[in-house]
Amino acid sequence: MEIIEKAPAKLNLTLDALYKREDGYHELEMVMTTVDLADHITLKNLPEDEIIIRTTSGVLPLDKRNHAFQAAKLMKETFQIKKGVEITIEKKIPIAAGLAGGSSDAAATLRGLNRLWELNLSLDELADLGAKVGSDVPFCVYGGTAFVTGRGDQIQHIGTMPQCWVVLVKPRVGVSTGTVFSALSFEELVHPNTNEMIAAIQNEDYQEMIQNVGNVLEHITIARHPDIERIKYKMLKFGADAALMSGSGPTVFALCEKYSRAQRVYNGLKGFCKEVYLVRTLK
Ligand SMILES: C[C@@](CO)(OP(=O)(O)O)[C@H](O)COP(=O)(O)OP(=O)(O)OC[C@H]1O[C@@H](n2ccc(N)nc2=O)[C@H](O)[C@@H]1O
Ligand SMILES: Nc1ncnc2c1ncn2[C@@H]1O[C@H](COP(=O)(O)OP(=O)(O)O)[C@@H](O)[C@H]1O
Repeated sequence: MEIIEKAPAKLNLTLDALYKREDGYHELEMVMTTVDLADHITLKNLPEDEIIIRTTSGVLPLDKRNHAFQAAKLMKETFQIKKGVEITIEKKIPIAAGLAGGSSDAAATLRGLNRLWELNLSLDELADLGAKVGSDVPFCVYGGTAFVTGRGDQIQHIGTMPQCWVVLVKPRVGVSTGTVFSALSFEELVHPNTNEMIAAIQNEDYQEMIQNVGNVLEHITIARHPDIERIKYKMLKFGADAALMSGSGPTVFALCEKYSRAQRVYNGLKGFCKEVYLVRTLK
């Protein structure tokens, strides 16, 4: 038997940090949503007790450093599964980009193994397991649009965000999430209005939504990679309704209600950056 799971990328419509916790993580408030740029995870049982990772990406680790490997190992250990599994990752989401590609692969592996091994676990149970792999995994287990708190492990679903087009631009730089968080200073923070964002989504108010995007990590990554600021400027100049960095970066996304605008932003940015994607939000 073969199981295929879609692993979509996430965007942070808002990302706020409240304080640094005693465990070293930051207490966050985020509004997150999934978009239709996705990896595909194929799972197959193996007779031997082993986890084999295959991937279309030339740069991903194939061992225990891979988040999908970690998810499979956790499932095997927790439920004492003696079978092995082959995990094939068809990689479409840019890596180390602020789009949670690795976390989404881990989440898809948890959902897929739940089916393959007939464990009958709920999404809530899979999300609890996912938190052991990474902060973004619980949200990725559910997908959709959610208000996410804690270190990323508390998820409240907030309905469907107003549908729109999304242009993603991934500059050619890698960003370490831990390094970005360690440069965060609470004195200088301009907090996004998370409540307004949640209300905008619940009221399906696109205009309110685009006015309330915000990310407290953006200025930190921009200070190291000024191209992010240039990309945002170009997106707005080409007609985007809003432009923001996702997560710890460096990917920048533009929101556009009209497809024609999104195409203009896409074409305008294509000349400036190699990795540009035109996608939709997911229901
Ligand atoms: C910033 C966010 C926002 O969605 O996304 P990305 O930029 O990674 O996509 C996430 O919180 C990232 O989640 P994830 O990438 O799973 O983080 P983890 O592996 O758990 O943590 C990596 C490092 O980030 C820091 N970290 C992460 C989450 C958090 N709430 N506080 C933190 O301080 C810690 O230094 C930690 O060692
Ligand atoms: N399946 C995976 N897909 C992507 N990255 C992975 C995966 N497994 C491990 N990683 C590692 O996780 C790190 C973060 O990658 P990723 O999840 O794509 O980015 P981000 O946390 O910025 O959203 C990278 O250094 C990458 O090598």
